[in-house]
Amino acid sequence: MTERMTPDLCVIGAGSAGLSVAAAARAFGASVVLIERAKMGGDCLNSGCVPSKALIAAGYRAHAMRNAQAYGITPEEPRIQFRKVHDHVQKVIAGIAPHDSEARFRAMGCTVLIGEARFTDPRTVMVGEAEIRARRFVIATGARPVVPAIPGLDAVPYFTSETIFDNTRKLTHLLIVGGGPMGLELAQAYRRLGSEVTVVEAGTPLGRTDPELAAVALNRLARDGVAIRANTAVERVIARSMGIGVVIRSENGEERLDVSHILLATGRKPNLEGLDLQKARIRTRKDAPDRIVLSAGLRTSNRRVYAIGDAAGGAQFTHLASYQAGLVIRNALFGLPVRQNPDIIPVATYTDPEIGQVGLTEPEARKRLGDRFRILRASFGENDRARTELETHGLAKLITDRRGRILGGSVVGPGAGELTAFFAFCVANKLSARHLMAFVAPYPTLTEIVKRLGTEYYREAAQNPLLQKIMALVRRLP
Ligand SMILES: Cc1cc2nc3c(=O)[nH]c(=O)nc-3n(C[C@H](O)[C@H](O)[C@H](O)COP(=O)(O)OP(=O)(O)OC[C@H]3O[C@@H](n4cnc5c(N)ncnc54)[C@H](O)[C@@H]3O)c2cc1C
Ligand SMILES: NC(=O)c1ccc[n+]([C@@H]2O[C@H](COP(=O)([O-])OP(=O)(O)OC[C@H]3O[C@@H](n4cnc5c(N)ncnc54)[C@H](O)[C@@H]3O)[C@@H](O)[C@H]2O)c1
Repeated sequence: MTERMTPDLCVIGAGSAGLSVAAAARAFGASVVLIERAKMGGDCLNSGCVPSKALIAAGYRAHAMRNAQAYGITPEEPRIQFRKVHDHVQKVIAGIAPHDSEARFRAMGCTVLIGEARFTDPRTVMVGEAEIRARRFVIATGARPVVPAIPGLDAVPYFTSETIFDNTRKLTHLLIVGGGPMGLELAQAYRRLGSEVTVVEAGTPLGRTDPELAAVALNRLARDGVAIRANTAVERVIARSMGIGVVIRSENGEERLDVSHILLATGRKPNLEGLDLQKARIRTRKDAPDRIVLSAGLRTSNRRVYAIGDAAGGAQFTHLASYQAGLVIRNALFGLPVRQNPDIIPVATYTDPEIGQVGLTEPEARKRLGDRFRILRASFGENDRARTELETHGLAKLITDRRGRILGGSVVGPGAGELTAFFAFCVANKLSARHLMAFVAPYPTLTEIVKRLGTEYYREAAQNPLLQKIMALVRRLP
């Protein structure tokens, strides 16, 4: 028998995006139906951020054992028990899972339905026998791995982000197709855990990163022994009784690789199939049918329906999903006008060294502002904490307008992700370089690099003729 529900909000998908909306809506007392077809917690918890960072942590420990010499400790080749590495990753997931669980969301007062949601008309979603006519709907269905059309790929086994964290064995030679954040984070982790790793990237590795910063991380990956083939296509894959043959092509011609396993890290596309969007009069883009047409306030062409997170078709980050959830809550529950501001969304890539960016990067500033901006730079080579850790490779860059307002911050080096949070705070609050001199950083911390950027700003300002005149006047005072 059909069960009818009429909540304030119906959220489709219980990943980072859906869970954030549902929890916030319940905190304000709105009634919520939350629908999930697979695992609560979605990609981030089960096959994205959490397992990848846990694997990176294991790789880091192995790397530290091999490279202890400089600290006066006899280095040792670690014995990698890959099943136990797998267990560590799964334990971390299991430890966080209760936070995203059905039980927790039911206890909050959400009605949680397990099943596949689809629209039947502009106001109605069905899940099995349940019919939900909500005041507002949120599509938070995430994305799934893109499988490129490589001849022969369908005849060999391959990993994607959805399966790689189930692996319990050391992989002899892992070919990673795609040199974006996923490909390179996992390349370094697998290399440090004892695999030979080759990354084949069709364009530029870390192509969305300021090249000056990317080069620092890519050099380290190369030093770790990750082979990165840029501007190279995978032409075809050949199934063999032992291993997999791979034909790649670059400007140097064709080459053959013998690998044991393949991981696809070639991007992710929104999960929209099966939602019956046309029945809800939700339009998708003509040039990109897997992209929903969205307003700056994340509304679809059906004003009752929003789309957020990876399903929204823009950048794919958990913190972006949470930010978008906040915007939807303000608009859907309080009727406030909202507009996404991409300039305040940070990006961090967890290679070693990490890379972080927020707001304008140097290449973007050149494109948008010509020469109407300033770059302040500081190197980790001048940071005492980085020196004590022997982690001096890296730099931070701050982009300001001519009056010192901070428009962007980029950093590669130890703790870059954490430092990017600091820059994100500055950009979101429209702070200027003078604010960097108005706080005291504990010594010795990596954050002191921020003070160094502030000093840079004033070093140039100190040459200002007016300031020099004032100093001359003050000198004459008794
Ligand atoms: C390897 C990897 C590492 C990553 N690392 C980071 C990182 O370090 N930092 C970061 O910010 N981001 C990272 N990301 C990206 C991040 O995981 C995603 O941006 C984030 O999880 C998106 O959340 P979401 O809620 O939009 O989608 P998801 O988490 O995918 O959730 C969508 C949910 O909707 C469900 N669903 C889909 N269709 C339906 C339907 N019709 N009915 C019911 N349920 C449905 C799905 O089962 C899923 O559970 C990483 C991604 C990968 C792959
Ligand atoms: N630290 C983080 O925040 C983090 C980490 C991992 C993943 N993610 C997110 O998850 C999503 C997926 O990550 P990703 O790295 O797979 O996606 P991506 O789109 O960032 O990178 C994919 C890369 O694969 C390359 N590529 C595509 N097809 C190819 C082919 N046939 N042969 C060779 N190269 C090919 C592209 O040129 C690109 O560089 C991204 O949106 C990313 O933002 C985030």
